[in-house]
Amino acid sequence: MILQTRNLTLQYPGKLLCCNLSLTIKPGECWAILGQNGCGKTTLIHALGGLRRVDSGNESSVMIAGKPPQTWSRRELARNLGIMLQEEPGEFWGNVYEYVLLGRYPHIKNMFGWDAIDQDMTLKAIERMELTSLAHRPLVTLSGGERQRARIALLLAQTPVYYLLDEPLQHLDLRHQLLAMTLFNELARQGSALVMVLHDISWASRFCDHVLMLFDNGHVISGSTEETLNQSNLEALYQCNIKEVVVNHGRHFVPETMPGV
Ligand SMILES: Nc1ncnc2c1ncn2[C@@H]1O[C@H](COP(=O)(O)OP(=O)(O)OP(=O)(O)O)[C@@H](O)[C@H]1O
Repeated sequence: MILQTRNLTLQYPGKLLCCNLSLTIKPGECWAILGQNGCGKTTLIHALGGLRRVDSGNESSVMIAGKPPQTWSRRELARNLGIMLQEEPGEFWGNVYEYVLLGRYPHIKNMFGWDAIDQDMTLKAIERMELTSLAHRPLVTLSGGERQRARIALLLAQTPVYYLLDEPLQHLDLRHQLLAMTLFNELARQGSALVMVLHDISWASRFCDHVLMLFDNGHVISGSTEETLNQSNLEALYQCNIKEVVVNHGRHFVPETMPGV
């Protein structure tokens, strides 16, 4: 199963976000989408997930396993594609366990609802995100970071092939950023594909094997992390001076100075 874009162009009146983007994202890959605020990262995540119609002429420019996401049944799509948006539409009034259990909804096999496997996978996802002691707390009482971990746990319980994640590390402290990135890396090694919007380049450098850079004028650079993540591309992308620092064979990128300030 492959997620593909073919000549994908995204724009709002007066603003071109990307032009003729052709991408192939395969199971086992972990992609970082990088770029300045407002360059179109969220819009691209929406387009990849079928939340935004993108047709060029008679052809659809986003395909999952050869079919536009809009043509999948919602249940079948939810078994294969998990999406984390930056903001959640609406509030959930149940507890953390009930919230994470929603991830199993596309997998329900019979009219009696969730079975022991669904319940077990929910508990394991809660445990993996270190939320066991909060499982019976109303979701609305959780802190920002705890709630973000519950959102990751829901996706983990959903077990899709594709994960589209818009700023999955938002609100997380350093330990839980590491927990989340380690989990994402493990999911990719088990055959899932992950596409995530990140603002911290060091996580992209360490855990993602592919990078997509969205520039302000619709120009895009994509490819292996090894080839694309370098000082000159990043300085052009973020419009500031950046230094590369190597620690324990890992490449980190530190913002140094603002040109002209
Ligand atoms: N409905 C809309 N109508 C017009 N312009 C829009 C609309 N939605 C978004 N935009 C603009 O399109 C651009 C891309 O928005 P998008 O949310 O994809 O950016 P982003 O790269 O995710 O930004 P951030 O890093 O701040 O989250 C922004 O300049 C935004 O103001």
